[in-house]
Amino acid sequence: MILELDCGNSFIKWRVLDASASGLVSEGVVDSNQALLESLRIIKSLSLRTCRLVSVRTNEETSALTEMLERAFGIPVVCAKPAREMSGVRNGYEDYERLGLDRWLAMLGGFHLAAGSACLVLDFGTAVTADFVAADGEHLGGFICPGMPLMRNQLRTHTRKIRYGDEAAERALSSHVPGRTTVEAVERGCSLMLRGFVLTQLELARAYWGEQFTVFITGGDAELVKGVVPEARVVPDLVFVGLAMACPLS
Ligand SMILES: Nc1ncnc2c1ncn2[C@@H]1O[C@H](COP(=O)(O)OP(=O)(O)OP(=O)(O)O)[C@@H](O)[C@H]1O
Ligand SMILES: CC(C)(CO)[C@@H](O)C(=O)NCCC(=O)O
Ligand SMILES: [K+]
Repeated sequence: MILELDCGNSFIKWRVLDASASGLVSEGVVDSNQALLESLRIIKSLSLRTCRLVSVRTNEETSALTEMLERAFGIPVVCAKPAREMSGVRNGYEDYERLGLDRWLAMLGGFHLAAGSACLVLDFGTAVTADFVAADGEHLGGFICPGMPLMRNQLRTHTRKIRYGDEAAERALSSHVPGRTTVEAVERGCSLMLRGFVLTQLELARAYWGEQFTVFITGGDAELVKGVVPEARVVPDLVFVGLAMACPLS
């Protein structure tokens, strides 16, 4: 079995694939290394052979995780590395090593799934990112802005009277009419900012490519925005698609 990890800033997304890397054995989202171990230990007849991961965390944090997994399961752990070019995609950053690896893998996955068409890749995690890949594989660059968790927490932290719980937040997002409570006003306001961001990215993609492009949406908050791009392909595991390409099993 193969363990795959996407280590973001807030959560670790994990999944276990069967030996042939074709079937899903189990998957989950955890908020710490310890929680990851606990989730894995309760899987019946787990027999890991290897692990591949992508991390946007510090080298120290990533090493701590890697060592923990090597110790706990006695398996090799392979980390995705930055590259100037891979699978037909050319990294567009001035300094290619600075581009977030989650963005890079999502682009590789998107370009592969789009079978050579231009792609707009949108990721809604702690941060929100947009990346543009032309039909010839050239990465034109992208955008980074705060995601839903950061926007709402900034409001909560920097105002005195914005306070509400997670359940109220979830209920508030059942509609986007102007809010009549604080929680509705904030949750709908931030959600509309994300939707506005998506529409702006679409305009830019149309300016580059007309209608000849594929939109990919991924990340934990993809559901919040998918309604504004009915034609988009919502691919929750897009980073994992790219991870398999960047770290093939030897
Ligand atoms: N099962 C889930 N577990 C945790 N968060 C989830 C889940 N489903 C949706 N979310 C939402 O997804 C968002 C986090 O997204 P995601 O897990 O893609 O990113 P991240 O790992 O926190 O950060 P990033 O990858 O941008 O560094 C949060 O706003 C959270 O509310
Ligand atoms: C932007 C995030 C936080 C999105 O997860 C990640 O890709 C990252 O830390 N990137 C490094 C900075 C950059 O991509 O320019
Ligand atoms: K991510």
